[in-house]
Parts: sequence; structure tokens; C-alpha cells
Amino acid sequence: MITVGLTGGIGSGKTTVAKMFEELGVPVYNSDERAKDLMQKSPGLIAAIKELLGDAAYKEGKLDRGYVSKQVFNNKELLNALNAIVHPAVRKDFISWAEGQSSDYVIQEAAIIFEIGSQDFYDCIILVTAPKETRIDRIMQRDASNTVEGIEARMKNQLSDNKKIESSHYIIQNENIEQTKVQVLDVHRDLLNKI
Ligand SMILES: CC(C)(COP(=O)(O)OP(=O)(O)OC[C@H]1O[C@@H](n2cnc3c(N)ncnc32)[C@H](O)[C@@H]1O)[C@@H](O)C(=O)NCCC(=O)NCCS
Ligand SMILES: Nc1ncnc2c1ncn2[C@@H]1O[C@H](COP(=O)(O)OP(=O)(O)OP(=O)(O)O)[C@@H](O)[C@H]1O
Repeated sequence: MITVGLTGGIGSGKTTVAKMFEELGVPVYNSDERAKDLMQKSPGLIAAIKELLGDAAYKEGKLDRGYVSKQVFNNKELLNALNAIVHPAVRKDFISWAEGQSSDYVIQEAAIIFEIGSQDFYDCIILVTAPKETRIDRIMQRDASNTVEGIEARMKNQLSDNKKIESSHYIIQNENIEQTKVQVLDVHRDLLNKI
């Protein structure tokens, strides 16, 4: 089974593209969602996160995403430390999820792959791109509680598309949604031809 990493900067359209692959019957693991689930349920992770960020990281037993975001996206050391806690757990969870799949290939959608140096874990990588202004607009429209400053703080902790393009096998330019669908189908066919 081929393992494909699907990544892209904030608001590029990773989840939108991932859903298109799902519609083609490809199993997709959503790292953002699974990470949050693990951060909510795993006693080991909860203890490590509280030790790193304080008890305030959890409010009434739930991960306080606003508090955690404010802490880590303005402090590279804390973000690296949080990544180092969360990613091994996500990796383990992904591997056991993938073992349960029976398709030709599976996709792991993950916001950060190159940033944490995990690109060699995958057989190939799909990068989703869109212009920075479009990405900011999309995130603001999706959730009015986001601020430009908050989005840019996340962007600063992500590599530029130029750096990621060099090391990606497929680039999907996600602007016009119909053209995105065509590109997804092309990648899907190409991957199936390789198997
Ligand atoms: C800080 C948290 C609580 C914010 O939650 P929130 O619901 O607001 O955002 P969500 O997780 O849906 O991520 C949205 C986008 O933020 C950016 N982002 C998230 N985590 C990171 C990170 N570690 N580094 C850089 N950008 C990130 C990505 O573009 C991502 O697509 C959450 O992102 C988190 O716990 N991140 C650290 C753990 C992690 O790396 N999760 C991703 C799993 S691969
Ligand atoms: N081609 C497109 N045209 C118009 N809107 C789009 C397009 N692609 C995605 N969107 C919208 O932009 C928003 C962000 O898309 P999506 O959630 O897929 O991005 P993401 O990269 O997964 O985001 P995040 O970085 O927050 O995880 C969503 O509201 C989505 O519906």
C-alpha cells in the first residue's frame, strides 16, 4: 500500500482536496482532527501538554484551542515542544489506522510535514497551493473569529510554498474548484498507474 502525504499552508484547501480524494474512494486520515482527539483523550498527552503550557491549556476538561494557539504560534520553542509531544502520538495512530485499510493507497492530510521533517515517511507528497491573500480570505470567511494577525502568526511557522514545491511530487493549485477536481482526478489516475 502506498502512503501519500497531503499538505499545504493554512487555508490552501487541504481538507477540500482531501474530500475530493475521499469521493474517489481513497481513505483519508485527517491529522488536525485526530491530533485534537488524541489531545483530548490520551492521559499521557494531556499531562505532557499541561506540563508544557500550564493547566490553563484545558478549560473544563477541554483543550482550550484559543489559549494554546496564543501560546505556541508566537513562540517557536513552545511550538516545537508541542509538536514533539503531539506528532509521535499522531504517527503511531496513523500507522495503526493505515493497517486497517485495504485500498491501493491511503492519504494522510497534515498541515505540517516538511516543517517537522517527516517527508521521507511518505511514498509521495501532494502539495495544495493558493495565493496568500486568497488563503487569508478563506479562513476569515470560514470563521469570523479569526484575525489576520492570528492567521499570519500560523503562516510564519510554516515553510513557504516555494520551499515545499521543490520536494513535492504533485502540486494541486486550488483556485477554481472545477479545475481543482480535474487535477485531483489526474493525480489519482497517476497514482493508480504506479501501483
Ligand atoms: C494550536 C491548536 C490547538 C489550534 O487549533 P485550531 O482548531 O485553531 O486549528 P487546527 O488544529 O484546525 O489547525 C488549523 C491550521 O493551523 C495551522 N497549524 C496547526 N498546527 C500547526 C503547527 N504545529 N505548526 C504550524 N501550523 C499549524 C495549520 O495550517 C492548520 O491547518 C492546534 O492546531 C494544535 O494543537 N496544534 C499543535 C499540534 C499539531 O501540530 N496539530 C496538527 C497535527 S499534524
Ligand atoms: N477552490 C476554492 N474555492 C472557494 N473556496 C474554497 C476553495 N477551496 C477551499 N475553499 C474554502 O476555503 C476554506 C478553507 O479550505 P480548507 O478547510 O479545505 O483548507 P485547509 O487548508 O484544510 O485549512 P486549514 O489550514 O485551516 O486546515 C473552506 O471554507 C473551504 O470551503
